[in-house]
Amino acid sequence: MSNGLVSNYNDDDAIIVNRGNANILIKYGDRCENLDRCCVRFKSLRQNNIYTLRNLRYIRNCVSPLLGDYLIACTNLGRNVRNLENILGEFKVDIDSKVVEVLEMENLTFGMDSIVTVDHFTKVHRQKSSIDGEAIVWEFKPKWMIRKGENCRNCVLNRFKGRNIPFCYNMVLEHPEMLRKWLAAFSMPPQFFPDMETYLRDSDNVLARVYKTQCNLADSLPSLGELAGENDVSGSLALLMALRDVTCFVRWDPASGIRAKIVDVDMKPKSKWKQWKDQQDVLDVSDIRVCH
Ligand SMILES: O=P(O)(O)O[C@@H]1[C@@H](OP(=O)(O)O)[C@H](OP(=O)(O)O)[C@H](O)[C@H](OP(=O)(O)O)[C@H]1OP(=O)(O)O
Ligand SMILES: Nc1ncnc2c1ncn2[C@@H]1O[C@H](COP(=O)(O)OP(=O)(O)OP(=O)(O)O)[C@@H](O)[C@H]1O
Repeated sequence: MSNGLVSNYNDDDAIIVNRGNANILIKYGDRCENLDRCCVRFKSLRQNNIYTLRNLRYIRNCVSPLLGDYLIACTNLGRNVRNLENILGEFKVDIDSKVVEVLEMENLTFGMDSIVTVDHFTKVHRQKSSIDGEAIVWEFKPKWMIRKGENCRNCVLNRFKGRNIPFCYNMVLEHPEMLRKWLAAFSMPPQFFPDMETYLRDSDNVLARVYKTQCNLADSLPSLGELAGENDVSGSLALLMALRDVTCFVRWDPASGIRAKIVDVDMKPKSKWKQWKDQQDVLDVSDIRVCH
């Protein structure tokens, strides 16, 4: 799928700037407008490459039609393995291919000069040095949409996982002014909040889009507690689970306004069905209730 090897970078240039459970984000030297997303999920580079290419097809065919321009654009490139072997070595990936298939994408925190972790789901990146006034990138994981009156899966799970987070993104979408309370301790620029409140009241803001897309899919699907095997995980259910685990980036910039993108829409393996079912069973028998 890549258009040939791209090898115009030096090995020393490649630097890891971020990582998740399965992927690393790499920049090259001082060029940080774009990042390479490289899969390190498997021990074999060849296997990681196969996964990356399958995942890209999945994102283009299944996810992109639902999220449109909100989905971050990515281009497949085949990097010469010599440029990345030190980094792959750190992740104990066996070098069994000459090429590393990566997804090149825009660096959504480009130009930011500091970062605050608000809690497990929320980070604030800041650019104090901007001549037009401070710019902000608000990064968050919306997690599961719940309907009004339902027990909030996000809040209940937070209690189970020992996270003391008094807010969730269902609350923020319903009452955008909650964001002020959530971020109260972080000395945000005063204009950030009224602008975000206006943005979040717009019916097609990024958070509304994620939740609306989840809602449309969830309508016709069984509960996770009813799963009895991989065959019960339909394509739509796997897609719904992917959308329940995405990350959003909202850039607020006095010079250019508000712009939002969604990342991490990876294909969820059907083999996770047992984990999903077990978690759902635990929630179903618990007497913790959090309704907004
Ligand atoms: O089930 P959840 O809600 O605990 O979600 C898992 C996430 O937990 P968190 O949102 O942090 O509470 C979890 O995030 P963390 O590793 O806890 O940061 C993963 O995103 C996991 O997906 P995967 O196994 O990496 O594909 C996520 O698993 P999936 O359920 O999305 O497959
Ligand atoms: N385009 C981007 N620009 C800036 N930062 C990014 C970008 N894409 C991802 N990140 C950051 O890198 C982190 C890890 O990336 P990503 O979520 O793609 O990895 P992952 O292995 O799929 O994560 P997870 O453990 O959630 O499955 C993200 O949580 C986010 O903070």
